[in-house]
Amino acid sequence: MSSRLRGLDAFDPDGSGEQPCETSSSLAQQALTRVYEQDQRLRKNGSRVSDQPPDLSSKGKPRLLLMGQRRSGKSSISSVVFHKLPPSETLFLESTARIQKDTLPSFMDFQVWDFPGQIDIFDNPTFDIDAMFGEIGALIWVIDAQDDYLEAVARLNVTILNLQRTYPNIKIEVFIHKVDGLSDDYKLDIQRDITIRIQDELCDHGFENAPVTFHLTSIYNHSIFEAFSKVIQKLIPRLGILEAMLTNLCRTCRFEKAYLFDVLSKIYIATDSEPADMASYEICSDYIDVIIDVTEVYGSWPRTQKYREALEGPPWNQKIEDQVASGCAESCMVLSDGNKPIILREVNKYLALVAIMKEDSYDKMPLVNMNVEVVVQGVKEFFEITKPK
Ligand SMILES: Nc1nc2c(ncn2[C@@H]2O[C@H](COP(=O)(O)OP(=O)(O)OP(=O)(O)O)[C@@H](O)[C@H]2O)c(=O)[nH]1
Repeated sequence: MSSRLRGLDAFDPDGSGEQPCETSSSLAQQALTRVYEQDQRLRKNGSRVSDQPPDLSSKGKPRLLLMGQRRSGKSSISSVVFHKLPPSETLFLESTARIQKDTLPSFMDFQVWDFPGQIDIFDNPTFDIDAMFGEIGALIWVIDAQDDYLEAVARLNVTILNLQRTYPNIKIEVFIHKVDGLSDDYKLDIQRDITIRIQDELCDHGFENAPVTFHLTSIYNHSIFEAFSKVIQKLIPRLGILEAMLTNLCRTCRFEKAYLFDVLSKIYIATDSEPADMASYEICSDYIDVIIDVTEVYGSWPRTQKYREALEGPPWNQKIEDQVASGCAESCMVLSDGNKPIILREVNKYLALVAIMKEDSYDKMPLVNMNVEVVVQGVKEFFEITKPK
């Protein structure tokens, strides 16, 4: 995507002359550098801070393992989320015969491994379990909610018990999948039933606090992206700092909601502290699609001299550079219901900041743009500082 939003002025809603975002970003940067140095020292001394995500840096890229019964929807999930396959075309996907390893160019460079449903890794001595789970980011177990799930739950229980003994820190994410077409009550009943069956089994074996999380998903709506967002967020070290930056931005610029998106997959990797709702996520994620589509059609065409003259002539009578906030491209759209503009700003080639603004904020666009710019620089520094060395 080549769309960019860049601002030059600062939004000061109180008229106090302060620029809270700039201050908070630099404070955040100092705090981040400090904790990073602290971590480095602790690692040198052979100890680790207990609540940290696993060290994803040294040996390779974090891995997401997709496992579950045959036809539960693993390849469909991977194709829809990471390869933009339209959901209806997953009907034609063939059954996976061997492990599909997919390295995805993204802000985090993770890998997705899609396992064939019929493989039982613990029954098969040819699998090097240590190599497989040694560097894992998360194990995603897909259960088909439209099918009889008892066998899937039983296999999941065996897998968790096997892993808990050797790799107790592996995060297990259960996708109760294909919930489209099921009533809300039925979805919740299934989720409750599966949760109880798994937790009971784990308790019986003495694992009361195993890190197992449940998500209701479908490729036919945004729930699958939402679930992946939550999975990926657990792999980001110091996520709280990113969230604090976005929360500050929302407060300063009176945004309703702000998301930091991985543009290719449309997974959001951070959001502000207001509760995330599906509707705002859907609007922001669809907006990215609109921008990508428009950019693909018009993006690389420079303005002709004639068009430029028309834009710079009456009634504006100003150079284009003075009229827009960005030298490259800018993007802002006003939603017809409630007059809420959406703003999108590219952070780097993988990430974009998308925010829903409040009614009156459109008048203050140049000021908003500057605050957004400051946060974007902060996000860049965050990834620079926390990137595996
Ligand atoms: N209704 C519905 N169908 C889905 C969903 N996700 C996948 N499917 C369908 O489920 C079927 C099986 O999907 P696959 O992705 O091939 O399943 P798999 O788990 O990779 O299967 P194996 O490769 O055999 O292990 C396909 O027909 C998909 O269209 C979903 O969210 N809802």
